[in-house]
Amino acid sequence: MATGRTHRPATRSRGIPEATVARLPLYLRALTALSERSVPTVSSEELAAAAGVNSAKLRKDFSYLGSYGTRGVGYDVEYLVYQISRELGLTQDWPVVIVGIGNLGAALANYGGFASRGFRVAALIDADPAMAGKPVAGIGVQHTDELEHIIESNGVSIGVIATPAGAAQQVCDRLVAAGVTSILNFAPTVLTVPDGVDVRKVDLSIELQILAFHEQRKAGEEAGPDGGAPVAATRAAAAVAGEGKGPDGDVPAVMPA
Ligand SMILES: NC(=O)c1ccc[n+]([C@@H]2O[C@H](COP(=O)([O-])OP(=O)(O)OC[C@H]3O[C@@H](n4cnc5c(N)ncnc54)[C@H](O)[C@@H]3O)[C@@H](O)[C@H]2O)c1
Repeated sequence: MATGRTHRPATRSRGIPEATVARLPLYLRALTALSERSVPTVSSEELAAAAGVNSAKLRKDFSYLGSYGTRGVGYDVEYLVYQISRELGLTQDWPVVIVGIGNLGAALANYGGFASRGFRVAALIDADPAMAGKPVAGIGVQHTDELEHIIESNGVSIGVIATPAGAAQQVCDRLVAAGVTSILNFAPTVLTVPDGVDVRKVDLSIELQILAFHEQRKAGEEAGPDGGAPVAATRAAAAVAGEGKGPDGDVPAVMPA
């Protein structure tokens, strides 16, 4: 048994580094916005700025996809959307189950962004018998007794856990035993999973704690080292050093478990 994905390899199949894979959704989000505005082509600099990534890194990332753009023209937006979607496995439909339909689970079920990105909410599962049959986001909640049957009959490989922390490991074990191989965990606990199962953890309170750290540091800069150092100079130095909201400052809220 392995805890989380600490043993994760640095590269995936076809030699695309994990760091590149982690940036592909950022490019896709920026490209989708361009596509919606019917922008036909984009330069690496424009796209890098829109994605919050350094342009040399972007070109290197795209070279792994075999996409080099055309000199003086840039990248074809629609083709790149297709290429990245295909690389991320988004050109196929992914049925997803959400387990734990409380405040968070219901909010996730109601989030329209999953379907538009190829993730179909196939079922909502909760342990509370009083919830069974109740519609949430137009889908009837099913009892956990049905979990294995739901996973198998829908061919579900991705499960979302939004239960209290104390129930998350047991839910995870049942999902995995039923055939789920990827888990998005919102419960504030570290899950133990067998090799071959990917876990991603979302913890907004950790993100807030990181922001609190930066706020504290900014407050320290305002005061200056001796209580009155020039703030602009300190900020400029930080910018040159690539700190703060630099090209890669947009750290996703999802992190390996
Ligand atoms: N990651 C984040 O940023 C974030 C943000 C908010 C909440 N959370 C976490 O998400 C979880 C849910 O929060 P909430 O506010 O929706 O709680 P909630 O109490 O409103 O909902 C929890 C639901 O889980 C169900 N449940 C309990 N045990 C279960 C089991 N064994 N199998 C299936 N369902 C079960 C309950 O019946 C309930 O409907 C908590 O662990 C919370 O800490 C995380």
